Amino acid sequence: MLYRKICTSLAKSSNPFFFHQNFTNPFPNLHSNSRIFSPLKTLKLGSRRPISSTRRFFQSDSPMGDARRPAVVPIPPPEAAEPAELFRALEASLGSPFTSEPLVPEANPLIIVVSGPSGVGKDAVIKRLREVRENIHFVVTATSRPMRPGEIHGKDYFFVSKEEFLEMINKDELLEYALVYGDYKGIPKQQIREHMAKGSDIVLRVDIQGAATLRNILGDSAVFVFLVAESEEALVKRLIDRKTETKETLLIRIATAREEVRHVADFDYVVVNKEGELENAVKLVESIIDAEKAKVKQRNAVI
Ligand SMILES: Nc1ncnc2c1ncn2[C@@H]1O[C@H](COP(=O)(O)OP(=O)(O)OP(=O)(O)O)[C@@H](O)[C@H]1O
Repeated sequence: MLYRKICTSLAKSSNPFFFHQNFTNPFPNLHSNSRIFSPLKTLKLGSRRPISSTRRFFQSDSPMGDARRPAVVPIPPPEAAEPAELFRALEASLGSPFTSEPLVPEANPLIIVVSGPSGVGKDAVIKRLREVRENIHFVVTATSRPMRPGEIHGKDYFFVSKEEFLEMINKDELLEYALVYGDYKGIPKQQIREHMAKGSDIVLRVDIQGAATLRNILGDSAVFVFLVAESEEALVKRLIDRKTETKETLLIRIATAREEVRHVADFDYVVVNKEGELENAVKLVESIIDAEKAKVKQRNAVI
């Protein structure tokens, strides 16, 4: 099919090479059902931007007239020719230089929403992902909750007062916000815009409520990952071992977690963060990002 297209194209432009008596089919092994060409067919149908170099490559109706027509260039036999000589002969015969432009455009920056019940390991997974992955920005959430020991302002969260938080809401500076266990948490828009403009992927860490709100705002333009522990027992142990909760907040978090697991169906992916296997969970999140970047139909988030 493609071979026929090339021939038609060359014939249309009255390419003398096409009628040359020494003409050798430059693609002798290619037939209409050739698998080699299936990616091109897919790309024609897909939603990535058109491929300029490919289009130019096959363009035949030049407005330039005879001056642009390729000269008759004999193609040397591939088994005997110098690669550079063969390369140049193929270029000359097809009438335009082979460009080193990428055949497909860069993947769009991705927004990855990581959520899951309290204590499942969202912070732990994100902290590790930050260490192993480049070109990715972890949005620092603003919160009105007090700082925990070891936490750093501007790195773990932007710790602000309730009054400051309410002002951010009034100025429409937050993509999403919520009152969680008596404290405000919200995602600053500006940070996302700046880093997406630089081509970075964005990771948002939110609770289940936040993920539902973000799904309403972003729809399918972002990818939603649900983190779970392997069992309720493992989750409770993790929360107890963290030693950050009072008996009251422990009870609330565990009771809420029971409800939250039911929301898994609203997500795109689920990742099990097994006890002692944090590394595997991080690898799986990385694979999800890689697969999303390789999609022909890209997500396209606009904040
Ligand atoms: N795979 C794992 N194996 C063992 N411990 C883990 C694992 N993942 C996380 N943890 C530990 O479990 C505790 C809870 O994890 P983390 O604070 O990351 O959860 P979280 O989902 O961010 O919680 P919250 O929503 O309450 O902030 C932490 O002490 C963390 O070090």
